[in-house]
Amino acid sequence: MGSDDMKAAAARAAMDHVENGMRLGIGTGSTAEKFVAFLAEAVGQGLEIIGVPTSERTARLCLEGGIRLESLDDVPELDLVIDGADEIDPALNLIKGGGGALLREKIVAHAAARMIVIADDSKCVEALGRFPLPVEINAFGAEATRRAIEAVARDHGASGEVALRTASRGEPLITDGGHLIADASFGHISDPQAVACALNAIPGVVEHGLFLSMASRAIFAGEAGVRELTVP
Ligand SMILES: O=C(CO)[C@H](O)[C@H](O)COP(=O)(O)O
Repeated sequence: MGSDDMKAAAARAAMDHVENGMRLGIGTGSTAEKFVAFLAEAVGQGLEIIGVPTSERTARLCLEGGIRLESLDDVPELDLVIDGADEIDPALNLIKGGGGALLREKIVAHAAARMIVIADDSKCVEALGRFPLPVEINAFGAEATRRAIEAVARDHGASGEVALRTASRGEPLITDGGHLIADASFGHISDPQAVACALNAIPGVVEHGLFLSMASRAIFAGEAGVRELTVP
């Protein structure tokens, strides 16, 4: 089974947790997009849900699929959010933001009673940090903020650099919220809570991609099939 099939298998399994009448947060990324396709199919067959998307791209795909959307301002409490992740540790702490949508993803996840993360097996790690940690930053003073993140990373044993993310033609990537993304290569984050606190203390940091104690269930798909993990 290729990675695309695994993502689709995890997304399909997540549909078992979607119930009629739910207010549903809908994630961003290639795995979440597979979920959107299954959700659109179910809506076409009569499922009624209200969706709150975590990015403009997801919103577009949902609308194309006939999924009813509302803004989080109109539906501020959600029953469930289903989203992908870049890394998932055994306690279901996550690194997210590889798709540049971490701010809206975190706001939506925080507004949801439950978060289910869907992924192929490659996202499963013993400790977070191999995937560079995305940090959404304000454009004002971006270099100063980048250096401040670099100092945090160094204090926490980072092995690599902190780089501003660029888009396809080399210009800085701008998020849906109008911010920049700095990717911090830690290599291994031994104390995610301490890193989260240190990043939150930097004024130019809008939000970071550590989602700690937010997911209550992970659905992984791999060669051996689909397995579900809940928080220990
Ligand atoms: O956090 C995200 C977007 O900001 C994505 O969920 C994460 O990057 C995983 O993406 P994919 O499913 O394409 O591997």
